[in-house]
Amino acid sequence: MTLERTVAAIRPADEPAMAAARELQARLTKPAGSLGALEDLSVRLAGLAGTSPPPLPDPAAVAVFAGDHGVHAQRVSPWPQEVTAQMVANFLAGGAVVNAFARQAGARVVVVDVGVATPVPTGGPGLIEANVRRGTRDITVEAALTRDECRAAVEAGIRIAGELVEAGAKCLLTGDMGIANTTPAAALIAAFTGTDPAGVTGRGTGIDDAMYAHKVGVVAAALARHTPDPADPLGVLASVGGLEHAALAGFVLGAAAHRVPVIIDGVIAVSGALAAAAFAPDAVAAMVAGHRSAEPGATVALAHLGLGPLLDLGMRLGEGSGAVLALPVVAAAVRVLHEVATFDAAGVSEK
Ligand SMILES: Cc1cc2ncn([C@H]3O[C@H](COP(=O)(O)O)[C@@H](O)[C@H]3O)c2cc1C
Ligand SMILES: O=C(O)c1cccnc1
Repeated sequence: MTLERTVAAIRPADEPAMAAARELQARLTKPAGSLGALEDLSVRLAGLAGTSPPPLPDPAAVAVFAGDHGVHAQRVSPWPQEVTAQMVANFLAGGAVVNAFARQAGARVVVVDVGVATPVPTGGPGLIEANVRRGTRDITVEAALTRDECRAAVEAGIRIAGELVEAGAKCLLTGDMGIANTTPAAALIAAFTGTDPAGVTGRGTGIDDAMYAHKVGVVAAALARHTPDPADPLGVLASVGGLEHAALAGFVLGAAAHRVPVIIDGVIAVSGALAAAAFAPDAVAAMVAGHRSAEPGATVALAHLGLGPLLDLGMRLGEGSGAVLALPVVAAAVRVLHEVATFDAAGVSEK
């Protein structure tokens, strides 16, 4: 599906289904409101599905979008660029944190090469080849991507969401891998929320004070060079974003068009989610904030989207790790509506 057709397919949450879920929550054998954020989540998911109770988020699939970054040349990450491709191999071998968490939570992992610069293992199970170009251009010098390249990455994300839903997924989860990708994530969050670079730039994989100060300057320089217009999300992604950020935006839009929930991971994912919301404000109805990444930009972006994170564990990894950890919480929130007895049925007295 094209970007335009996908955006056109995204509809607001279904109010009658939300009302039905709220009314059911009130009749279940527990004090009203006692499940806190899980009650709100169950109502939102009913609104997304257009039915109460909404389907259980099972099976679930996490797509790890991998890409490289020209801005890596500006020394914004201590890690060599080839770690992106090496981690792709690690994901495919099942040896990364996201794989361990996915086995724990019962989610399938697919890995998408949307823009890795160095060779990745080909042909293995679980790898989706969608390489638009071998890494972006340096955003401090020129636009990361042409609009056509950017659209191709967004539409790859849309297509992969569609394929996973077609294969039966009832819940999608975002993952990312790309050395230096917290830099374009910060630039995207600054552009979409109008926040100063210093308020959205974090320490990524763990950088010292000198590299951090330099990184804030790099984000500021990219924004000053391109002056991205938040009303033109494709232009924002193309000028200061990245291939995995663009693909994640498309993945979120694809989930929303299919009315399937998408659990958002950390700062990379939420920067893509901001782009998705700029394309289609109603896409927010499909988003579940898995966790609050320790990266400051994640908190700024979640507030802009009006989403509260389910978990807050001080994590700052990416890969989809925080989204996968939140999956059992999402499943539990929905299971309540399916399985908890009403006061009437259980013969429990009301207050
Ligand atoms: C071994 C390793 C595994 C990772 N898994 C996720 N990331 C995370 O760190 C990178 C972003 O941080 P920065 O912008 O500071 O480079 C991304 O690849 C992200 O997914 C990793 C990073 C490393 C080094
Ligand atoms: O929040 C994230 O996704 C994140 C944070 C640090 C490094 N990589 C990813």
